[in-house]
Amino acid sequence: MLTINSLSKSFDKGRNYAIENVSFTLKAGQVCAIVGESGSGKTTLVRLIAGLERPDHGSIAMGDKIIASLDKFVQPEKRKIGLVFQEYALFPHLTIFENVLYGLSKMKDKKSRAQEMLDLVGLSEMGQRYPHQLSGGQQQRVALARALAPEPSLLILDEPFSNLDTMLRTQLRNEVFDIIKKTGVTVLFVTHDTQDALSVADEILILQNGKVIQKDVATNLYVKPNTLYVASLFGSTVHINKNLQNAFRCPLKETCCHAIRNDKIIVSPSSAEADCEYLTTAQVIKKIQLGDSIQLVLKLESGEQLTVMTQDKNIADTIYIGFNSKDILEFEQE
Ligand SMILES: Nc1ncnc2c1ncn2[C@@H]1O[C@H](COP(=O)(O)OP(=O)(O)OP(=O)(O)O)[C@@H](O)[C@H]1O
Repeated sequence: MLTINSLSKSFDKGRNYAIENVSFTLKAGQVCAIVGESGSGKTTLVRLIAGLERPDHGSIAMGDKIIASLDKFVQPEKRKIGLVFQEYALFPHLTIFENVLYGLSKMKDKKSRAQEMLDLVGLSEMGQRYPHQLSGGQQQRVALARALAPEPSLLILDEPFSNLDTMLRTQLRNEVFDIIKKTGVTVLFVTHDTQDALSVADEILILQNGKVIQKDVATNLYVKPNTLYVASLFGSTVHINKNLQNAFRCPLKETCCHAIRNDKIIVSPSSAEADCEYLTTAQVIKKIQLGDSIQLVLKLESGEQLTVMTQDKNIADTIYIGFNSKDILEFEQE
């Protein structure tokens, strides 16, 4: 449905690339989350797709039609793409109903379509109100109704829940995606929150420094992360650097980078009880009760500090920790 091919965009004549050689495809009806830290290029990528920026290289196609390339540029309003941003961007002087109606000029029965969209987002009774008379969550649902009204082929959501407090965020996110699933529209969902991405996306695309590091289903991102960065996005992870390899006496391939999930580190009161290939002693320097579990801050003989979790309430000051080779994650050197 969407095909991105070798897409690049620089804002400073090629010295730095906000998006660099990005390629991926998206199937119709899929929800793909775009995750990455601040400045990784998420917004630039979706602005290129929406037609709010022009690419320096590469192409974007929807179906078999090129919508952006070096010699082709389809105007944003002709792309059949709906947009919902962090700021709700409703017209303050128009009622909710008029806001949704806006952009439906060419549609027959546009009033009934606008009302249908307000029904869909659960705001049937609020059509005559103005944006300032609604809560943030309600305004974002209006923005969604407005984006969905012209029946877009692709819906782009760019950090739509960032302005809301945590409780409302989760509730609204679930409501919004329930609505989206009913429509079957294809979605690109920009978020810096991995929890958001894991909760609603079919696939997750990870951007780092403008490049796609991995695009995969959630389980693969956890089990087979491409890089240490991806591994640490989806679960607490310890980098097994040279010092840790020495401490655990586990020499690993020098050309690669290695890590272990914190939850794969085995904590044991004695060496006899620890069922693991690589083992060392550790001093407990801090115990923090976190609900049912205890977080231990440990210091190894080598001076390295590690944090692990345990359920064991009777932890001595010196313990054994270890892990098994099957649980080691290996990446190409970063
Ligand atoms: N209009 C612009 N002019 C100059 N530089 C820009 C422009 N837009 C983005 N950039 C730069 O491009 C890079 C990527 O920015 P972008 O906004 O796409 O990142 P992001 O991942 O969406 O970040 P955030 O999560 O903070 O919104 C950054 O270095 C940013 O400073």
